[in-house]
Amino acid sequence: MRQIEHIKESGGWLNRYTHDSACCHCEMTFSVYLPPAASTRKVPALYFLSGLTCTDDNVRVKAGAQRYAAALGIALVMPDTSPRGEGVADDPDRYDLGQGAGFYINATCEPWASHYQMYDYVTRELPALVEAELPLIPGLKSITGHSMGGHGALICAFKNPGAYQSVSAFAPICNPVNCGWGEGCLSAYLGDDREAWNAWDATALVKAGAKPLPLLIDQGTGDEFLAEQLHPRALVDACLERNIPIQFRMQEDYDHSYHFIASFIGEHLAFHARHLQSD
Ligand SMILES: N[C@@H](CCC(=O)N[C@@H](CS)C(=O)NCC(=O)O)C(=O)O
Repeated sequence: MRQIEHIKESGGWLNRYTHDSACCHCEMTFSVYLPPAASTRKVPALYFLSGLTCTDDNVRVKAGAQRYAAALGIALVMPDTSPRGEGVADDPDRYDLGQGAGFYINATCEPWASHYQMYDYVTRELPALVEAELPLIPGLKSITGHSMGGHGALICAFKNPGAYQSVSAFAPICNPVNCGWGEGCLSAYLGDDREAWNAWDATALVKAGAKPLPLLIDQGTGDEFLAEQLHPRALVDACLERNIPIQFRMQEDYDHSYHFIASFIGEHLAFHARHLQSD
């Protein structure tokens, strides 16, 4: 991998890298924040999956996570939201399909399937790469995300029991098979067989027997996408039905933006830190 930025922040280093992805068959960009502790020992990692239209850059400039990660001795791994580049399929007229909207799934339909393998990328290729090249404790990781990235965090955790110590999400898309954003991407990337979509839906995964792990979700009541796209009630009901513990908090008046994320990112970092102790 190639380092393309190296910026000192809160005593640690905010680095940006590119590499040739074997999963996505294109050059991928990601950022990693290494806390001050990483200069003397290996540290655990928290992956942050971003939402529609984002790159790795939005969270690192808008969420204010680095100062908490510095204090807690946790690295932040911030991937892009899709494969990108000239040879990569896209729908330039839509912000919610194609580049910037990979949905953290493995596409099976062309023209998407040859590059849109974001699930394998964030759960396997990227962890193997950063754990080999950076001072990270192999296998000690948790995951969080926002909106489409909250959906991504939930499915990565539910589909990989034991791989993540904890999972959290900000305004996640909880039941993508039943909302416009999800239906648009899942039908394009996976085809019309709605049964196949359930393997990529947090609510369906819980209903199908996902194993519990520490789980925190924050959702703003003033979120402009809450009614149409996010459906947290479906996930909470599924968790209640299956006796899966979930800490679900409605946060009054907060919208869908990074102002909401910035308001609670410190609590999410502290939540994950409790589950990322190495001794
Ligand atoms: N209003 C947005 C809809 C997409 C959106 O709200 N994206 C969220 C994630 S779902 C985001 O994080 N946007 C980038 C940002 O706020 O920096 C647009 O049309 O671009």
